[in-house]
Amino acid sequence: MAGPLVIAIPKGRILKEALPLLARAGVEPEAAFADEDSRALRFATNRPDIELIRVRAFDVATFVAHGAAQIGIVGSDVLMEFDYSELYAPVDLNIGHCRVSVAEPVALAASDDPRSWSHVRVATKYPSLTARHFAARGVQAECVKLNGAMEIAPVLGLADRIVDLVSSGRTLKENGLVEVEVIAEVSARLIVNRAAFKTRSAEIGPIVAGVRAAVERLGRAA
Ligand SMILES: Nc1ncnc2c1ncn2[C@@H]1O[C@H](COP(=O)(O)OP(=O)(O)OP(=O)(O)O)[C@@H](O)[C@H]1O
Ligand SMILES: O=P(O)(O)OC[C@H]1O[C@H](OP(=O)(O)OP(=O)(O)O)[C@H](O)[C@@H]1O
Repeated sequence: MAGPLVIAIPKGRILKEALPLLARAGVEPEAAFADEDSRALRFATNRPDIELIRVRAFDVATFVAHGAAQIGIVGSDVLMEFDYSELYAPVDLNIGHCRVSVAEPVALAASDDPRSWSHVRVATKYPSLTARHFAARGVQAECVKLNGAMEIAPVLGLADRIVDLVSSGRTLKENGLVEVEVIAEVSARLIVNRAAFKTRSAEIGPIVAGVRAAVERLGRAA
């Protein structure tokens, strides 16, 4: 008998939007899950057959790809970066909307034409996605991997350009940067480990269907 199904949820901004969706799909975590002071990483739910883990956004994809969790919620930015063949992403959750873009200092952009680039040095949390994007355009990209605060890299001379998430554009603006190219639109997805989807379909299928129905109901109500 397999143990409980494990659903991996990212800490941070997607968490708040994801919980109402899960609740509408009939999965509600114990109170400690929403307590930011709690140091626990693994939580029971109202369903004895389902537990939740709270991990970093990038690690959600890794846990699910390796089958340590069977289901997860993750931004499509993370899926594009890892490109794991073990992951199936059956539901666009219509939350966590933003875009992954190339940005550069306002002064550089004034006289720059992205179509003329042959080589770029880019600070990013997404080196794989960035290299693929530029390779497809015939541009050689040298990536400097950072884990956050990419926006300060250009002014400090670490890289001329950045590839990062943009939503309102406020972070770019406050750091003297401007968006020059959109690489992809981003939203959060429900992901499932492909092998588990086959071997535990009786348990996973209804959860996927429940989340899909919750997204559709919320979309109609909006
Ligand atoms: N400004 C934004 N607007 C909307 N969605 C966003 C925004 N920034 C990030 N996201 C989405 O939320 C996900 C998690 O981002 P968040 O900033 O909460 O985590 P993080 O700080 O990158 O994670 P960690 O601290 O684990 O490295 C991203 O992968 C993306 O899909
Ligand atoms: O266009 P905006 O609305 O300003 O949003 C963009 C910012 O949001 C994300 O960072 P977040 O706030 O999640 O902080 P982080 O650096 O910890 O990822 C992203 O990395 C940008 O820095």
